[in-house]
Amino acid sequence: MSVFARLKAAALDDWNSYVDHAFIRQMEDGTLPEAVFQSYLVQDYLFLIQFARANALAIYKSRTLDDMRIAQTSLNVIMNEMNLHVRLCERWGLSPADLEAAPEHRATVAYTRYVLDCGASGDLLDLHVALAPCVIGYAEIGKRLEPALLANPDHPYREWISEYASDGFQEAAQASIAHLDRLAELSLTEKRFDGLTAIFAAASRLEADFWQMGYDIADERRNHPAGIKPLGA
Ligand SMILES: Cc1ncc(CO)c(N)n1
Repeated sequence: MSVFARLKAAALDDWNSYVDHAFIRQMEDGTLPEAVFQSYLVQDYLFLIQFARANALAIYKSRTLDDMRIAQTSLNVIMNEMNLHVRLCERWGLSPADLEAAPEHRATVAYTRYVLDCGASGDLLDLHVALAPCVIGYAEIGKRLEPALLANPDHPYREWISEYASDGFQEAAQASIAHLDRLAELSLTEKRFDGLTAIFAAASRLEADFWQMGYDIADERRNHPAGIKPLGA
């Protein structure tokens, strides 16, 4: 059993609150309100900027070139992934500069800074466990939602789903799973497993909160249209 499979089994409720969130179900059947998706996607751009930093931290925390290359590849995947956000946001009239200028929502701050702190205070295994729900979870979601594209040729979230179902993204997730096993061989003891599970569970819950944030921002904007909240706030 892979370390990832063990972590997932040990934190299954938290994991499911993330990959089986209402946001994902509504995305799958195409009923997710566009305002919710837009609010999410702007924050996700800000999230990816911080995740790029977390992968850069993984390079810094690496003692071997192999570990550095793995983190470098993840950094490239993130930089590529941001093209999706730029392309989709362009259609709403939002430039990359607009996105970068949007204020970070507290759910974005909570998740990204939590992961960065796991890396700052822990070792490379702690950091990769904190990063694991990100790539591996989105790959799982992409695969699960892919059949919905066949069922509906006009699926409103085709590009998003295709990105995460793509071979490139799936391979990145497989590489993360394999890398966790290699790191664990070197430094995972049974004593450490509970602590790693706590990190994995917390990151999974923060992912669930991230979907929820899309609804919360859209609600706030609807209820306070004249409010001072700028886009993405
Ligand atoms: C919040 C979040 N988690 C994971 C991914 C996948 O990279 C993403 N784009 N955003």
